[in-house]
Amino acid sequence: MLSVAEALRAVLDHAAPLPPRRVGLSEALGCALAESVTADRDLPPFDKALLDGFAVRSADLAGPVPFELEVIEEITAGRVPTRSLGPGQCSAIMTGAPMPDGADAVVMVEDSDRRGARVLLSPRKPVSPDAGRLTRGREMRQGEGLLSPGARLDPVKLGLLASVGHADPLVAPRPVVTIASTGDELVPPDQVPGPGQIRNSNATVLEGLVRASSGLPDVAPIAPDVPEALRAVLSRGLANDVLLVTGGVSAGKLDLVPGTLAELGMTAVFHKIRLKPGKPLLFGIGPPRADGRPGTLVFGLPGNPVSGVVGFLLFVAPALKALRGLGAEPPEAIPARLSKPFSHRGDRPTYYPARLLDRGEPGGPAVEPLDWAGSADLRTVATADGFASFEAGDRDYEPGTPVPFLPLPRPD
Ligand SMILES: Nc1nc2c(c(=O)[nH]1)N[C@H]1C(S)=C(S)[C@@H](COP(=O)(O)OP(=O)(O)OC[C@H]3O[C@@H](n4cnc5c(N)ncnc54)[C@H](O)[C@@H]3O)O[C@H]1N2
Ligand code: MOO
Repeated sequence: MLSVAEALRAVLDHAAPLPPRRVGLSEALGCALAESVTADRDLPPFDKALLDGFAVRSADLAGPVPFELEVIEEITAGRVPTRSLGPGQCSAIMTGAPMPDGADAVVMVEDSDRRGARVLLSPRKPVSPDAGRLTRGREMRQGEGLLSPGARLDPVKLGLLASVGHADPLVAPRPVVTIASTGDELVPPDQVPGPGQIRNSNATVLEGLVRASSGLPDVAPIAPDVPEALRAVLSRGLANDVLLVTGGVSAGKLDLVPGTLAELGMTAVFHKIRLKPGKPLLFGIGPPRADGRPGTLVFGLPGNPVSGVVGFLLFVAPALKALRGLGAEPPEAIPARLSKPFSHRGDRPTYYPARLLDRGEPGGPAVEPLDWAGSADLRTVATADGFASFEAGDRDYEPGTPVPFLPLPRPD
């Protein structure tokens, strides 16, 4: 059986960034840019007023205040000035409007007293050239490099793209992730389970985790333990970038998932990891897709709800990040220390639901392992902040012992 680190390496070896694609700006938030972007023009494209007021020749404003000038034009944003300023002249101007020829500064309207075609200006301090104006190209010059491949598109960078007319950036797209739940015992959350049945909670958990990883979830209908139904749902997933199947991967009589995936052309990379919870996790690569995209990353997550969560955090989340061109790295664990004694028994490294008690302590936050009933107990995990990890082997831990902590995503 592989260790967690070996299994993660195998997953990341197969998780190359998705082929880049052009998307609209509203779809590109959080994506990695896959091209260089340059300025299509000078910005601002003209010397522009930064104040509502009067565009002046600063040389006219020497000596005692007030300065009386002739107002020759009114220039609003979006209009183009038609007259140049001569000595003793000014133009009324609004913020964002192009400065008229001859003007080199703006005096704010609050410092003025308009008298019909004339104005008295009483600036509070000497008016130097450039006061109240932004010169052409001050923000960027045409052809100047703005963003490089790999830049993560946050709201401000998207605004920058908008301002240079780059409305369909080439990005590593969000992976489409099919979530397939299997098992005769499952009914949807809005139904009352019959004898022997339970509600499908895994699909909801996984859908949220996919969204928290910026993937696009495609939730398939529950597949009963019938080969044809399972085949239909798994085929649907093999058309997408990632397929998460929950349930049916261990040794039970109706654990049909690995065989059906193999029939559909998936190549298994590993099945079973030294890990608790989540031992029977299956990982494989689907057949090449019709449009030339690489084969689907297939994760057969164990049906037990907490096994699916841990499998997602340890393997699926890093894979989604790698597909999005954001680096192939292990999930980030927080160094923490135990708040109380803890006994670990077992031959598999264990991820144990735990709560963070404080966050700012030297040596890392204190973590409290919870009273947990094992991989079927999702309720306890709902009160956890994440998972404290313990090595394989029987050991009694003292309070204060350092333990890595794997956080659950907390959407804002
Ligand atoms: N003989 C063995 N038995 C088991 C082994 C083993 O190695 N040998 N491994 C155990 C471990 S560890 C796990 S974890 C489970 C995983 O089993 P499967 O992936 O085959 O999952 P199922 O048997 O289908 O379901 C397990 C459990 O989870 C419930 N479940 C399934 N799907 C959902 C869902 N969508 N929402 C909520 N709950 C779900 C299901 O009803 C079962 O209770 O196998 C052990 N057995
Ligand atoms: O490894 Mo299983 O996931 O303990 O329940």
